[in-house]
Amino acid sequence: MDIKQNFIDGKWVNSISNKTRSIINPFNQEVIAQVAESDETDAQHAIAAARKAFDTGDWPRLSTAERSKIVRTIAELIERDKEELARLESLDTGKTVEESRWDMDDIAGVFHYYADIADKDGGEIIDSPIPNSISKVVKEPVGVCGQITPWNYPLLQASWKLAPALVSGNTVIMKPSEITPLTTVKVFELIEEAGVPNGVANLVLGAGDTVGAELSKNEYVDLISFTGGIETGKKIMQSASINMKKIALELGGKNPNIIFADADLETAVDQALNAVFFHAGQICSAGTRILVEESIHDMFVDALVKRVENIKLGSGFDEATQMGPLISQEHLNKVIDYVEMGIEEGATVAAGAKRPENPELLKGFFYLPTILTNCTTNMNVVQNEGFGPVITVEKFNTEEEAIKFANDSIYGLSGGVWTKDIAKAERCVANMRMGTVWINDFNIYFPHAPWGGFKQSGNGRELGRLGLEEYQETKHVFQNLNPEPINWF
Ligand SMILES: NC(=O)c1ccc[n+]([C@@H]2O[C@H](COP(=O)([O-])OP(=O)(O)OC[C@H]3O[C@@H](n4cnc5c(N)ncnc54)[C@H](O)[C@@H]3O)[C@@H](O)[C@H]2O)c1
Ligand SMILES: C[N+](C)(C)CC=O
Repeated sequence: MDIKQNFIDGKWVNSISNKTRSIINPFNQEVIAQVAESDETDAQHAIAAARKAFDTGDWPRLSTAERSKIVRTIAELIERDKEELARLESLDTGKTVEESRWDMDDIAGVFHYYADIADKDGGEIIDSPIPNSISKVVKEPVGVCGQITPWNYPLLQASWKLAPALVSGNTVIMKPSEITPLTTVKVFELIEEAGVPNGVANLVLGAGDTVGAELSKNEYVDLISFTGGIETGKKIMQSASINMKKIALELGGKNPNIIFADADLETAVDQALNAVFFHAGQICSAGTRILVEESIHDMFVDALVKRVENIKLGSGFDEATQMGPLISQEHLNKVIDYVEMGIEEGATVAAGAKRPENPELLKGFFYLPTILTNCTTNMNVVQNEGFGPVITVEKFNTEEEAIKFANDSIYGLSGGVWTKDIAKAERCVANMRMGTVWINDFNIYFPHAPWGGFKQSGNGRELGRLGLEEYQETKHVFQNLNPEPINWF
């Protein structure tokens, strides 16, 4: 089996230690690849290459239009290789190939979007209060960017970082999750094919506490962009303070989905399932916290349970499959413990709460779609992110109560409101402390709109114009057109 290597300074190389890691298919635990297992020294080599490319190379000095052309080529190459990338993503993550195909369309769309918008903002002329002067604001790249991604949407999260960073003239070191690096490796082949100069885009494969920690603390890195869990985010924030790196953190969520009695209930039930069970609930913005108006609670739960029992689990490569496995044994154990905790706290199992018995699924890390009722806001199972196919259901009686419960969380990533009363929906939205709120929908994201969290769900934004600005410094340039001595001293 070939070893998937690091890409440093335009060359594919083994880790210096020559160590490798096996990548496991979560559907059957088979080894699907061997990848380089790098450490701090490999990261330092990549940082040195990125530093040199930024400080002395052409990339930051090209016109934005020239960089946009190359970024657009990356988008086109992703479109060309969409099917290969989608199948690789499913092999690595266990998600259905159909979901992976949607991801690949989104990913190509992100590269297209940033290629399209990057040269549309050439800065700003300020109306200077000082006579005979010119005052202007220009945007420049930040410098060397460390980028760290999670295992659940490996290439999608990488694209949200790579496309804006590259188009605005930065150089990067990408560290994908050590569990699911395969599509990121493939996209670095496409980055090479597109003609990105040596040292501009570097890839280092390895663990978080070695490669990731080095990127976070190294003084030659100017910005760190991280997507992952809160506890890791806190460590990165601390390390980044060493040289006052800019930081962008996209962290977890326990996202409320508020269902009022006057909602279109057939659609609300259907979408509440989509909001959670895509990718087995391993989505930062999964609507795993259902808040339902008491008058429709029993009917709503019954409708959910009936649908949940029919969800077809299986291989992501089987067209009939609706939900794949969890990512790893370690993560499966966490989800099992999370549900046990909920039951011990007094939640009632309305569906699932165990592994499937189908012998064909026993080798995979499967867990049944689960619904826990009789939950209350103070329970750990409601407050903590489970990151699995598990819904907790709470009741509310008034609009005020719904908002109060929804906001009672350390998280603030996303939420949804279902009602036909648009004034009520807007009142809720205005009071919900989350980076994204959907009205009569859930889990919608696209390149044009910003994505990010309030509270402990993170800081900074990805996607949209704000996602580009994360990778730009702002410089004020003042020019005196009539310099004369002041004669103060
Ligand atoms: N807000 C978002 O947009 C978003 C999107 C996807 C996932 N997430 C969150 O990601 C989490 C799941 O992903 P995960 O389990 O891969 O998260 P994680 O925090 O364990 O790991 C994320 C990445 O950080 C690296 N890492 C681990 N320790 C590190 C350290 N000390 N220093 C630097 N890097 C380190 C890992 O190797 C991995 O590449 C969930 O909480 C989920 O909500 C958030
Ligand atoms: C940001 N998103 C929704 C694509 C993936 C979160 O895990």
